[in-house]
Amino acid sequence: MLKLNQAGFVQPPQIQPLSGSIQPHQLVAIVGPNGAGKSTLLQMLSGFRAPEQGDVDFQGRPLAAWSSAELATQRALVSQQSAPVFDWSVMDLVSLGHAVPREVMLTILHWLDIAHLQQRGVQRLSGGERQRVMIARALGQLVTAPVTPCASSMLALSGLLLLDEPTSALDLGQQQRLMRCLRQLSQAQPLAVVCVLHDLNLAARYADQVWLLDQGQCLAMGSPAEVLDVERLSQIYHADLEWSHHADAPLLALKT
Ligand SMILES: Nc1ncnc2c1ncn2[C@@H]1O[C@H](COP(=O)(O)OP(=O)(O)OP(=O)(O)O)[C@@H](O)[C@H]1O
Repeated sequence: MLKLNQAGFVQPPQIQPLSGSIQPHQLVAIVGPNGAGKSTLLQMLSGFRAPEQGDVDFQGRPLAAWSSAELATQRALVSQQSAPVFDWSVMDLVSLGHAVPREVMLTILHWLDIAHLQQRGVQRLSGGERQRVMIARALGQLVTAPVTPCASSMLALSGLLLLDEPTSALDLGQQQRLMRCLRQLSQAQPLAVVCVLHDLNLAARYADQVWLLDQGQCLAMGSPAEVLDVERLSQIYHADLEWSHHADAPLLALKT
C-alpha cells in the first residue's frame, strides 16, 4: 500500500533516508522519545510534506502524483493539532466532506463510544471525547462507497489511517476500546493503521510492526518483540526500564 524508498527530509526537521513498507491489514506503531521525528515522519507518510530525497509510493504511484481530492478518499490523518474550528454538532462534523449515510456514521460513533454525543457541539466536549470525534471523522473518510444505511453492519473501510498520539487524552478503558477497534478493523478490512504512540505497552500489545525513531533516524523496524528490547529502550529514552512478568503478557515498567 505505502512504500518508502530511501525517503527523508534534509532540511529541519530532518528524517534520515528510510526504506520500508506498510501493507493493508497492518497496524504499525511509530515510537520514540520526544522530538525523535515521529510527527514529521507521519507528515511524510500522509503526503502533507513531500520527501526531499527518495520516494514515497502509495497504491503503486508516487504520493506526490495524487490530487488532494483523490487522497482524501483513501488516506486520513488525525494530527495532534486536529481540532474543530466551528462549534458543529458531532454528527455534522464527522459527516463533513463525504456522503456516508448518517446511520453508517452512527455505527462508527458507537465503535468509539461517542454515539450519545452526536448532537453535542464539538467545542463543548472534553479532550478525550473530542479526540475520539476526530478519529471517527477520519474513519468516515475511509468508508468504501457505495454504502447503504441497511448495510451498516457490513460497513467496509479501506485505505490508510494515520493517527498522531490517538490515545493521549483517553482514559485506560477508552485506550483499550480504541486500540481493540483499530486492531479489529485492520484485521478485517483492507485498511492499514499507523499510530504514533508514547505508550510502549500499547505498541507491544496491539501493533503488528513497530518503527523505533530517535533523532530523525529509524533505528529498528519489526515485530514488537524484535524492536522493543529493554536495553535499547533504556538507552534511547534515558530511562531505567524493566519487563514486569506479573501479567499474562509482559509489561514494560519503570524501575523504582
Ligand atoms: N518547523 C520546524 N522547523 C525546525 N525544526 C522543527 C520544526 N518542527 C519540528 N521541529 C523539530 O524537529 C524535531 C522532530 O519533531 P517532531 O514533532 O516530529 O517530533 P516527535 O517525535 O513527534 O515529538 P513528540 O513526541 O514530542 O511529539 C524536534 O526536535 C522539533 O523541535
